[in-house]
Amino acid sequence: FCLFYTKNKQHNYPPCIRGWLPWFGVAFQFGRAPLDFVEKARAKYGPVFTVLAAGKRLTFITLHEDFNTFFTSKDVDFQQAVQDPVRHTASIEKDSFNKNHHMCHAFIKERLTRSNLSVFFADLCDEFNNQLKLMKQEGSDDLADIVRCLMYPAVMSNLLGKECCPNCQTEKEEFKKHFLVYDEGFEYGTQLPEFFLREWANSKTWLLTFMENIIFQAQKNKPSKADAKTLLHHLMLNITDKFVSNYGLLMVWASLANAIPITFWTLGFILSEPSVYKTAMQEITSVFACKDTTNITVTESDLGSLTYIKCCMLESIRLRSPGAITRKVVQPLRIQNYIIPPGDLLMLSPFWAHRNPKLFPDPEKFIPERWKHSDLEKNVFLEGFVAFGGGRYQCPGRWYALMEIQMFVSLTLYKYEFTLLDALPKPSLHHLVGTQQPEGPCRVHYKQIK
Ligand code: HEM
Repeated sequence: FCLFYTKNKQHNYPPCIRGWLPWFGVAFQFGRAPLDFVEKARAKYGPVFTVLAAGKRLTFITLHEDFNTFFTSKDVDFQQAVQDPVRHTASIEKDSFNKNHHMCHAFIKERLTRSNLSVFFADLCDEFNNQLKLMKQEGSDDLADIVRCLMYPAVMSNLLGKECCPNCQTEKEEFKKHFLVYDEGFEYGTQLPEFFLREWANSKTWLLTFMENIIFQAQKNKPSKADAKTLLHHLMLNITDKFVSNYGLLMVWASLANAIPITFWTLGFILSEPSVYKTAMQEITSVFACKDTTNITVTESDLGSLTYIKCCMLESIRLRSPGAITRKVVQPLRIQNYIIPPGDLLMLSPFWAHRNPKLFPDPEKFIPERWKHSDLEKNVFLEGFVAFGGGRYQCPGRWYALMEIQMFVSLTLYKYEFTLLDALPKPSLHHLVGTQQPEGPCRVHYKQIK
């Protein structure tokens, strides 16, 4: 790890890792394993440093004390940081995005706020029960794939409406195939022209057509009552330009891409430690005692009692958080003793922030008990936990995400007994965008509990 870098004393900019190639910078080394690169750069160049990659200046801040500036400073901007990636990945023009983004964020936040979750609760529980009924009584499969097959249709139906989710087996498989390609290539899609990403571009087109069709269906079945409207109906009410299905695609991506890998990790971490699995099962069986295994009605109070499962979920989120979140610097910004120039993309890595041993002792270890020190009832997270971002544009789906993951994990463990056939894979360090994907397969054997 020896890359050419410069110190610009005159302006007191942070050290800049620029490599030998003008413009291209260290794009190759950085792109190969960006999370690894960031941590090595921090160890070598200090807490604030700039990476020059493919014409972009990415300035990373790594000290907890600077995070508040990242989230709240008027000198940084969320929309300007994401408008190019949004244009590349969902073909939404800048003008449309600048006009609609704030309002989109606001209505998703309003629909998915904690006090409104009861609207989704019973239906989501039914959806999970119905999907779990389709699972064989006994078998072996990849755990990540099991989670996707059960959760994609359930969550889409719950958020977008019953007629809108992939229905028959072939459509479900098609959707899953294209969504996986789209999600896997999302980060490259934000930067490279589609010409270089043929398969990814095909899947994006398939998904956009799929969204156009479900919007057409939803238009025919518009309910009159406000509380019967799905997130998709609200999207259609709010977006009046030609990009409505493009926004729909982004909304679907945001709602599946982070929460579903975290559900996999939560199950994986629980199953990989016998004492954790035992404690989790004791809690689940005591809360669901006497409930029929085929159709369990989970209540909000049940989720409130499943505190150990909640701790396991939060600990999984901590360990597998998004690689980086970003803001564009719009005015010179002081961080530590440096000035970050306008135009830089300011980067914060939740993944590495959650490995700060001062805030999270023994940071690499899965320790659900550390969450007992947070006020779980009030959903106050531990200090330094930034998995959902922060400030004005913090993740608007976070309360829904916590509800769906906790509900799914509890129901699945209550209905099926699992044995890991592979060791739990490491996270792949290839992505900065979104929560971490497993590096390899993780097969499990499952058997229905009578
Ligand atoms: C564990 C699961 C999840 C994690 C870790 C997560 C994390 C994040 C993060 C870090 C951001 C960017 C925030 C920032 O830059 O400050 C974000 C944005 C967003 N998330 Fe989530 N998210 C999760 C689940 C969900 C779910 C389930 C939904 C929807 C149902 C959702 C909807 C969104 C949307 C729409 C945005 C974009 C907001 C905007 O453009 O203003 N997320 N999420």
